[in-house]
Amino acid sequence: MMKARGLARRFTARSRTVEAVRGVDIDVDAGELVGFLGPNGAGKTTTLRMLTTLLRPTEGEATVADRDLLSDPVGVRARIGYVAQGGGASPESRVGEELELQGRLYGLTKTQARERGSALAEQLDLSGLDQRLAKTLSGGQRRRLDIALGLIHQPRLVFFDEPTTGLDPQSRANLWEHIRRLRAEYGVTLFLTTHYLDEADSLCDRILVIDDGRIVAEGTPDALKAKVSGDGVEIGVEEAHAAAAAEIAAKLDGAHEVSTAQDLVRFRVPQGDTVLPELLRALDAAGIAMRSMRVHRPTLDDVFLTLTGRSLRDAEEVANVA
Ligand SMILES: Nc1ncnc2c1ncn2[C@@H]1O[C@H](COP(=O)(O)OP(=O)(O)OP(=O)(O)O)[C@@H](O)[C@H]1O
Repeated sequence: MMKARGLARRFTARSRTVEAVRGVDIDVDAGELVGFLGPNGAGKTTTLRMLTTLLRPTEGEATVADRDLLSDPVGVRARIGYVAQGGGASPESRVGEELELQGRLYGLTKTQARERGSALAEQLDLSGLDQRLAKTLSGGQRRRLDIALGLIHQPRLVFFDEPTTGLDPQSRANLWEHIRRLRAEYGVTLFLTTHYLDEADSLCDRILVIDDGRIVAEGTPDALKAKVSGDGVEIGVEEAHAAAAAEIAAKLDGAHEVSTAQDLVRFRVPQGDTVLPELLRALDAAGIAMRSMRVHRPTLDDVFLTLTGRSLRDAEEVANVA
């Protein structure tokens, strides 16, 4: 359904060059739901804009919806849907009119556009909202309208840029359910960008992890998590004792990736819960009090941390501040 090789994009502004995407290979099979996960500024939107013909790559090639991206962008555009971050609905338009107009823009007859529009509205829980102005919809309804607009011409491949950013947790979960249903009902192939770990984990069949313009890992959520060996353990001690506690932790059976951050000691072990009694005894013997303790199964954030040395959450914060 989609194949990209060495796709790259460089931006030059005021004699400063940004390598936004540094050569990515992407393969997506028909019917798959693939997530493109990375922190802000990693290059997700730039890649998506290249794949949807909105931005010309500086290097590389791709076939998208089985059409050549560089020589047949019009063919690509006719076969794909793109639900952009800001959305496509104009605030002053009525929901029904907007759907019909979008359908007509894609060459549907008035009747076809209306039929398709109302089928999508029903599917996306927008029935009865035909006469409402887009600007009066809730955040979740607005996103669902954007999705309906992106699907009006029955594309085989749909791109979503951060579909749930800005929504509250309940609306996010609701939108995931809609995305799953659309896929089951229409059999569309979906490619979405996200910086939410839970979204990638729960929604996607396969994930590509991007950092600093490069794909750093790829696989099913489970396969990616299996790459991180063992449970993560984090204990809190008095800051003055952190180094000594880290030395004790490092002696535990199978302990690795031991590190300290102020009053916290972090490490990995094959089975987090079983080492705790031994750790407590050893700390006790050294006169160190354990103030807090947390054990967690590997998450996608651990995958990112293992691969890049940074947590996706920290990377996000740095990008937000920058
Ligand atoms: N038009 C542009 N001119 C100059 N630099 C750009 C331009 N567009 C993007 N960049 C830079 O390219 C890098 C990648 O940006 P991109 O928007 O693709 O990241 P992203 O992963 O989609 O992040 P976000 O989640 O914030 O959308 C960033 O450093 C960004 O500042």
